[in-house]
Amino acid sequence: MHFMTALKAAWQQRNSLLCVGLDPDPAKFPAHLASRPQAIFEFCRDIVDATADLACAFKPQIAYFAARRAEDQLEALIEHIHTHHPAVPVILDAKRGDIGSTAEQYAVEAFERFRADAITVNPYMGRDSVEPYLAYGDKGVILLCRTSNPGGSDLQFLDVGAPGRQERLYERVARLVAEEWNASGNCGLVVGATFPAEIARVRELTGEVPLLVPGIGAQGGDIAATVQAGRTMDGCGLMINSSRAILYAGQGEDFAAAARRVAQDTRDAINACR
Ligand SMILES: O=c1ccn([C@@H]2O[C@H](COP(=O)(O)O)[C@@H](O)[C@H]2O)c(=O)[nH]1
Repeated sequence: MHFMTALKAAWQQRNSLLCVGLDPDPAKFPAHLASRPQAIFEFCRDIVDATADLACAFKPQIAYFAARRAEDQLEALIEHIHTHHPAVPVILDAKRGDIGSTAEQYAVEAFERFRADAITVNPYMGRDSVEPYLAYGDKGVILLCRTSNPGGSDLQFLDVGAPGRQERLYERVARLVAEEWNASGNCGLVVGATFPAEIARVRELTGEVPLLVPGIGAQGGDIAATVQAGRTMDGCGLMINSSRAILYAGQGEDFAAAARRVAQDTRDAINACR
């Protein structure tokens, strides 16, 4: 199924704009999991099973798996999601960016090895570096636009407009994606919840393009401001990500139930503003 079809169905059927981020850090795991050889998989699986009915997407961040030589556990996790929660699309947060020939390999890794439904990509090497992902027309390609970190302004806020016509770099990315790169309707953009004014500007520039919005929860972004700035006319258009605030809500054997409570509160807080 096309990523956008799956995402729209998940928004509707689950009545949720919440993306549950999967950033497994063993140092923060409950004690009973610590010595288990598949702890990363088991931790994420329990979070996934506890929150799947509340989520419009799951977003595993590949660095947390690769850092611990746990790519096999990432493969198993995505397989688990597809088998047990097939209505929830998986966004592989890899932020890839390289020349076309290398990007082809990254695309195979994301879509064929890991079987992700979508991937995050860094657009700053230009169109040819993004084309290998776009060639998978049914997969989502979610491009960094205005990231949630403070240093995002160093480059993304530079004025790259013609003389007398200010255009920030993130605005150029949003416009390029909406007007030129999204021919198959499979593009999205990353815009941080920590910058609601820029979410509104990206929404203005891109019409209905879905926005992946990290930065609520641990990074302190404002949910109401995010939703008001980024929702589309039908009250959708957003995948609002929270990772640490959900994953580490509890430290005991009931960690998944604690994660569910925070996920539910977050989903409800988002819905209250739609
Ligand atoms: O601009 C960006 C792009 C990606 N991220 C990723 O989202 C999560 C956020 O985790 P929290 O624990 O909810 O802060 C993490 O995987 C980042 O790599 C981002 O934060 N900002």
